[in-house]
Amino acid sequence: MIVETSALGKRYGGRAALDGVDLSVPAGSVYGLVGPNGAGKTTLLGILAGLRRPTSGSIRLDVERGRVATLPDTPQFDPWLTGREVVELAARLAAPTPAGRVDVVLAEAGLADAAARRVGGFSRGMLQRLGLAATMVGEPSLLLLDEPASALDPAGRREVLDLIARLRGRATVVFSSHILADVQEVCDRIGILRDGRLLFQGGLEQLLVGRATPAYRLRLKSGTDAAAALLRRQQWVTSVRPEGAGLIVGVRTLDEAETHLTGVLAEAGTKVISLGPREAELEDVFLELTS
Ligand SMILES: Nc1ncnc2c1ncn2[C@@H]1O[C@H](COP(=O)(O)OP(=O)(O)OP(=O)(O)O)[C@@H](O)[C@H]1O
Repeated sequence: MIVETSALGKRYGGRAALDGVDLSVPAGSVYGLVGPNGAGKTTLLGILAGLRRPTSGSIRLDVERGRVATLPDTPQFDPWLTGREVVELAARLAAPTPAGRVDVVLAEAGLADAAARRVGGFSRGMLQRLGLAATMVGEPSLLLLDEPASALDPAGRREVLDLIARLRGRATVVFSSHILADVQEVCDRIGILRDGRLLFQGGLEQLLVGRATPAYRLRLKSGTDAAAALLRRQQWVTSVRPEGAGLIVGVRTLDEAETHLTGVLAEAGTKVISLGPREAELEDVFLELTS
């Protein structure tokens, strides 16, 4: 483990922001720290970065402090600097960096063409990617990224997530998000934080084991009511609920659904646009754990 905390606690005045957190981050992993606003993500990352002191418990980092880089949730840069100057400054503060490294990270962050522009005119997505470039330039072993994608539009999020995914194997990344889909996409391991407590930590599959019930998502053109009525009479169907013009059908096993579902839909005279196993159980489990 490159990061391990034991019974970590943090109080602000009388209020616990972190309570008994045992975090463990394997070296080389992309770890997603997910939880609603106020769960304690910023506090935890701040403690790992050495920017805040825990009230109790301990941290063990299996990496030199100088090889840890942090990106705050809203990186601020002097607006008159160019993109390149921001990354050059970061490079100067980091360990000695090889010649050309600044250009490499600017290109990786998709900012090669914008490097000579002043950052005052950068979009939010560009600023976030610039922050990542500045964080990556010293080739840190551990990157701590606070909500790097949360404030961005879908295209901006995509770019930042791709960038994080490309760091896999080159560095360990811990990033926080309140958007489950983001961590689901790029993380090997996730930690779910709520009210300062780590409710779950492990792989995504482990999160689903024993919690999620298999289900099918049907997108239908017509005949939804007839399909719902007929499906509710099937022994292998555990639940049927509408979703837009379609249905979410809980099933005893995916195997039974694969065998019988299309037959039932045909019998009901339903027009089908698409159907397939639903992957949103994760969202349900997450909501169940965090609300
Ligand atoms: N400096 C501080 N002083 C007092 N209370 C604080 C301070 N920083 C955080 N808190 C409180 O600690 C709790 C955890 O906050 P934190 O910012 O760590 O959560 P978060 O999960 O990062 O939330 P968000 O997603 O909204 O940034 C919150 O209740 C917050 O109000």
